[in-house]
Amino acid sequence: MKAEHYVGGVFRSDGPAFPLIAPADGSELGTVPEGTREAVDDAVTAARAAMKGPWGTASAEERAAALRRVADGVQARFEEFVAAEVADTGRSRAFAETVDVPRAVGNFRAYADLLYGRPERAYTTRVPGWSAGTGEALNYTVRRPLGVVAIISPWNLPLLLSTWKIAPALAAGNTVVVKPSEETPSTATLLARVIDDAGLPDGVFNLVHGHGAGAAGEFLTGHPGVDAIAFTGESATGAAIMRNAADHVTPVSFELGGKNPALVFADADLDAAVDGTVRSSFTHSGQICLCTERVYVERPVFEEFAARLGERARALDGYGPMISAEHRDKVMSYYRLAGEEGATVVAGGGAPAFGDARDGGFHVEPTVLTGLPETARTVKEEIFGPVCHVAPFDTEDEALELANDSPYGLASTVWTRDLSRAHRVAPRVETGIVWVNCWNLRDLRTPFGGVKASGIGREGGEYSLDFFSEPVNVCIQI
Ligand SMILES: NC(=O)c1ccc[n+]([C@@H]2O[C@H](COP(=O)([O-])OP(=O)(O)OC[C@H]3O[C@@H](n4cnc5c(N)ncnc54)[C@H](O)[C@@H]3O)[C@@H](O)[C@H]2O)c1
Ligand SMILES: N/C(=C\C=C\C=O)C(=O)O
Repeated sequence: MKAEHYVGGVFRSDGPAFPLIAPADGSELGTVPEGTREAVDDAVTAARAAMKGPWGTASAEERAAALRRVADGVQARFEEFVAAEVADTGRSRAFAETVDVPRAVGNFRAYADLLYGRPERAYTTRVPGWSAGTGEALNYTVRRPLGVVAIISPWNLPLLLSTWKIAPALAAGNTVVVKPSEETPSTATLLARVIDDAGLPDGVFNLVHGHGAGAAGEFLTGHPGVDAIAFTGESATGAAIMRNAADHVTPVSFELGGKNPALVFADADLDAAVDGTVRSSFTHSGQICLCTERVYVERPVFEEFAARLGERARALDGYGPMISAEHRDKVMSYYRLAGEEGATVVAGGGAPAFGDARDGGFHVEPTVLTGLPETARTVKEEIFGPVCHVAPFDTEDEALELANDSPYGLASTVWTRDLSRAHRVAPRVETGIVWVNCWNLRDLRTPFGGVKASGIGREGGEYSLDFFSEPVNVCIQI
């Protein structure tokens, strides 16, 4: 897979090339062009020009039809997208086939459907005495696209998360410059080919590869020609982007880090809670922002739950690697830190020795810890690997206090059979998303996003279309 930029409808590879490494076995997959400041400037210029072209005056139906052509194009190259995502991330084919690529198709289709026949919001007003003028007025609100949107996406769900922003940004009538993670450039390049074949006007979709700080990512977010930034990544990166964009007062939509809690009450279906927490802690080896890293269990079932979770973690096989040697080393440093902070290791805590090619990759063991104080760094800091810490609680209020004592607030799970408790507790968990007796069940129309250091704004359905457009009130004196 050859990663290429795509600027103004032209594929190009200018810029020093850097190697693309396979997380599964450490082999070199190919090279990636490092986007220069000039390439970024060319992309923003092409995107601005496209806003002045046919795309800038396209109807909602025409934009919806374009999104459907892209969805069909991804579907038609399904296997290529699966192979590219598996190669770049080291994840299982099953995950790419059932999550990554279907969600990319779904993202484009969801926003095409949302656009169709979308009513503009209108109000009629009897002008009250305190307004200038008299008589009646008709007020209606139209939505105008923001213009050129910078989209920066992470390596953990490369295609899913980039299209989660690309689709609504285009649906709302914007043009985009996308900078995917330097770790996972392949599906973004494939998407450019699909969009090129789908006949979107040149400059509507632009792709520039490269690193972030001091490189393509930073050139893009500090570019004066960018009208909005939609970013997904670490909270610290979000802060850096905010600083870089501050001089231009660029609006931002941020999906950032997390340290997601699970609350398991004694009345829960324990089989379901264990199964659900195995999924929420170890899916994609914990490299999903929604993954659980803190589990709080009501004391009567704490010992049983921790033992069963540890047993399941030990039994996991076929799990994927960390995205890079650097990230593997980061996760392993937290495994060591947990020991230094006094953790009891119920399962895992090290790196596996498979005795095959995987030993050249970046695997770590699925890990379950107990016994740490809430002040431990292992309990407070995002690790972003297959690891969770399990601790007991005695009352509902204590459970909420433990769950909410975090600088993050992205997602949480609550396991209980008590309907009243579910409705009482869920709204009090300080996260943007609360799943009850489930995890990562997604309706793309719902608000998705985090509070505190986990993000700014919400994406999903109308929430995305609202961020990617400006409401304009038109008031006509009758
Ligand atoms: N909330 C969510 O929906 C969500 C989803 C996925 C991942 N994440 C978070 O993302 C992180 C893992 O992803 P990551 O390691 O790729 O994150 P990261 O912040 O290191 O990088 C994300 C993207 O930002 C770019 N970037 C880095 N520094 C930049 C800068 N100074 N200016 C502009 N761009 C810059 C990178 O090149 C990459 O494309 C975790 O913290 C995870 O929680 C959050
Ligand atoms: N944004 C979404 C998932 C984010 C996962 C984070 O790693 C989604 O499901 O829409």
